[in-house]
Amino acid sequence: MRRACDNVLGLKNAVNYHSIQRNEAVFTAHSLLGEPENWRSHIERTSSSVALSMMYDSPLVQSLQDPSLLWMNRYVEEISAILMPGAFLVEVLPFLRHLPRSLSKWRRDAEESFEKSTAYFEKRFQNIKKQVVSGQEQRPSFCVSLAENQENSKLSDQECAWLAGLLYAAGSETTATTMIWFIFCMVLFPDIQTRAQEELDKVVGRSRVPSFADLKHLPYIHAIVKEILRWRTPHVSAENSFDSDSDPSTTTLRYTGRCRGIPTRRHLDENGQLKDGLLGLSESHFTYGFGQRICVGRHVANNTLFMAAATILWTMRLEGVKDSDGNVVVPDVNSEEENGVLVRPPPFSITTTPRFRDADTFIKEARDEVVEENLVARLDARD
Ligand code: HEM
Repeated sequence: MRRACDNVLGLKNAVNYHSIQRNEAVFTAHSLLGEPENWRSHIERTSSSVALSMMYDSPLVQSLQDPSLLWMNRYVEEISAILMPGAFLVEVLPFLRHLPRSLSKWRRDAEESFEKSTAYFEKRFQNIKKQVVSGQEQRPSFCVSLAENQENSKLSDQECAWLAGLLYAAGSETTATTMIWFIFCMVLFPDIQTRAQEELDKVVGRSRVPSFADLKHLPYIHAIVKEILRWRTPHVSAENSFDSDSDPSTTTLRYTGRCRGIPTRRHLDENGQLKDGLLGLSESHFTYGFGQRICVGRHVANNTLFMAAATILWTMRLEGVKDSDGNVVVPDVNSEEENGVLVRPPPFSITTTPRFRDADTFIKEARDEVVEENLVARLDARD
């Protein structure tokens, strides 16, 4: 399964998802500019919709209330709750696993949830596989690649179906959380935002929205995304200790990417500016894990984050709301709250203003094109 993911989401194939990521970035920037009060929902919609499109080539989903997102996100919530260490008594008292099924509610619930999810994921995978087998031309998606390579990978239909479902879960919340930290950081550090916008003016100009071709010329925006991943790793920072007396069969060991991050000092010069270390191409953090278990989705995640950051910063100035004295309210630098196994900033409000004359017109036109393209894709999907 790991090999199948590495192949489809690797550096070379990550370009297959560029147009999805670019369209989502445009749609998000337009939504943030028009409705800053709902900024978190817009970010959550984006990462869910990107993940769904990458898995199943679904057209961009315009609302978090869309039934397909509601279903997938309910399933992600269930998985997140199950993943929390200590969620079930049987983890602490392993002998409970020998009780008959009739006395094990946790087992019955798990089986029921497995059956429900399997039916849903298999239906989605089978729809795509049928089209692949019939020789119908397909746009790239994770399921298309799985179906095309099923003979080599030797994965069953059920394994393929679950793999796509699990990738959605692995990629949607993590990406949304990082994007939320991005907004937090831009509000908190206006000077960094200004410098990124100066870079955008120099490289992209003000008469078109950023494209993937620009990204290698935007080292400062790369550096911002990397630093956010390092500084505000989305994972829970577990601080539990364990010792040699701990029972290995019942101890859950989680590492936190954050404690393995490189200290900020090394990345800032005496003026507080980012040093070259972060401007290079290497990851510079351990937020995607390491070794054989390193995140297979890191290339597509980086692309989604870079594109969204560049497009949002190109379009608008992000600020905290003003208090009654006219001072901008910024969130507390140390604030964070747990959300399942991830850590997010607590709620805060933002304002967004077009960064220059016509920025709102440009982003609206780009967004209208995306919506039109989407409509055609939806009609195609129905045929
Ligand atoms: C900012 C976004 C993301 C972060 C911070 C992140 C972080 C991580 C981390 C730390 C691991 C390693 C866990 C371990 O050591 O067991 C991991 C694994 C994984 N990630 Fe991500 N991830 C992100 C986005 C994605 C995306 C977009 C996808 C899929 C499209 C994805 C798919 C996976 C998968 C399948 C694994 C399991 C790999 C294995 O065990 O072989 N991730 N991720």
